[in-house]
Amino acid sequence: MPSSPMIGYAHVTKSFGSLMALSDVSLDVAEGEFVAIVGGSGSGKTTLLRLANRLIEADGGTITVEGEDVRDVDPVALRRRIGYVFQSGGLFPHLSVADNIGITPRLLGVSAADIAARVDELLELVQLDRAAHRDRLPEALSGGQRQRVGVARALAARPRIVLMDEPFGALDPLTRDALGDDYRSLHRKLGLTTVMITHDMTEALLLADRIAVMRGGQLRAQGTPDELTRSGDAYVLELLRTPRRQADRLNALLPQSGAA
Ligand SMILES: Nc1ncnc2c1ncn2[C@@H]1O[C@H](COP(=O)(O)OP(=O)(O)OP(=O)(O)O)[C@@H](O)[C@H]1O
Repeated sequence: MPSSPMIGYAHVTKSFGSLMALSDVSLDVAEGEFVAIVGGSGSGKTTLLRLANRLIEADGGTITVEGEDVRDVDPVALRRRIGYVFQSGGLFPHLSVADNIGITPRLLGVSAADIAARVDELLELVQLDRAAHRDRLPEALSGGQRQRVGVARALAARPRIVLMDEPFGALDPLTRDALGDDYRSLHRKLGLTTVMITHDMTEALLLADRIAVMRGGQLRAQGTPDELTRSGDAYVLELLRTPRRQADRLNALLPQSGAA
């Protein structure tokens, strides 16, 4: 018998006033999976993500996390079990890197010495030099460094699930690529279950095991890249056409000998 999903959405609906933000969405995320949610602006991606940690409450349907109905779990306890990475890092500007990373362990009553050790461990994990970054304020970091701190903070309480809302969207392409690859390695190494929002189908194809495509509050398709290509949904096929076209053009433009 298959085990219950780490995150399960069953027939979930959510409205804001007269606007139907999510309509009958069902999606399972298995333990250890990396799922990307792809879709245009306003398609319901953030709403879907935030229902899992009760930053938003559903109107209908059921959401489970690690087999428990989220309505039966205290929202604060739930949020401490689930790491969350914000688009712009979401760091507290007046707190140092170390204090930003240590904030959840501190709320959980971990001792100062253990927090300091955990901060060092996390900085190493996200590949930031400890001595150089520990005491800086977020304003003294590059966008990529801020996102690395955001990932470290999300992992501080050793969650098994990480939710990421467009985490690498605002970065230059090289930094974005490096961070995506590094996060993917962390996901595997720590045995995490990750759900990441992105506008970018190419990023989703390169990083995720499975992709869920949202449009107008509906889940249009979900599956591996191969399954998506066979979905038959015109919007999904259009989203897949762009990365394919770009890959073909790049292959034609870049001489193979330059691919060092
Ligand atoms: N708190 C709210 N009050 C009213 N409407 C909301 C609220 N949150 C979201 N919405 C609306 O619900 C719809 C879905 O929003 P959501 O943020 O989930 O989309 P999204 O796909 O994440 O978009 P983006 O990529 O622009 O962040 C949008 O039309 C949005 O305006």
